[in-house]
Amino acid sequence: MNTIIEFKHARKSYGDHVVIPDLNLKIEKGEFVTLIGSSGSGKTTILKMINGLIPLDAGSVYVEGKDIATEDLISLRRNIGYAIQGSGLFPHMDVEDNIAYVPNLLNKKDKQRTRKAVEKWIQVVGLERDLLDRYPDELSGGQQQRVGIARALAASPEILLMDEPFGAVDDITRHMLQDEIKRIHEQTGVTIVFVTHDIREALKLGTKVIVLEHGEIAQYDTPEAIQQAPANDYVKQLISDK
Ligand SMILES: Nc1ncnc2c1ncn2[C@@H]1O[C@H](COP(=O)(O)OP(=O)(O)OP(=O)(O)O)[C@@H](O)[C@H]1O
Repeated sequence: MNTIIEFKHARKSYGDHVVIPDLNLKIEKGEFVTLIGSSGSGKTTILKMINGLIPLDAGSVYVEGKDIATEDLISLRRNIGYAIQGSGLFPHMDVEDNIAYVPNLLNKKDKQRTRKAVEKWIQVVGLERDLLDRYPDELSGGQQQRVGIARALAASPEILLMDEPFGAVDDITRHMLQDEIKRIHEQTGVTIVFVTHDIREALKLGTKVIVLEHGEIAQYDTPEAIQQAPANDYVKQLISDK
């Protein structure tokens, strides 16, 4: 197996509140890892440690074998897509410019290439072409979320970080987006780390699921193994809510 993300003795506190005491974790290339745990257990903190948005107090995070503390964070982030709840779109840019943002930085002179990337990704996420010149506030929540995913993928990242991306949409849209992100993962082979509150979502999407309890890994396994043999009472309780 090919490790793409690794935490070694990673630690993070805010003042005297220790959020992540000592995290050791390996994520293999091509996995879809869902990260679940109660509110405040440290899920977002772990995600933001991967793209350097939250610096560690101690320990290291490696992406593709390189310690991110010694990497240029701008080029690191170009290789790591980031999609958050509510899409995080630039409100003053239309859909096309939002999706084209990173490809434009990368292919400065090659407008044609950027245009092709935009066309490809709107199709992949199931958006109509006639939405390209709308602004984010002229889209539904589900459409905004799709644009957010297209924007994150348009840079062709090796890794896609998703922080409760479907938290703000209705149930029907959420199920559609879940099916789409699963298909996109299968199609592209991108490594995904996906934070969720919803155990059904975690089990449906993940090739591996991490259950986090107070900043520590209670269990890290396939959805099948977690359901068959929950590691402790917390995991048992969580899957009984399914
Ligand atoms: N900038 C900050 N300053 C102080 N405390 C913080 C900061 N960011 C996060 N925390 C605290 O760290 C803990 C973990 O936060 P984190 O956002 O990682 O949790 P989470 O599992 O993603 O929670 P949720 O499911 O509610 O989004 C929480 O107790 C939170 O209040």
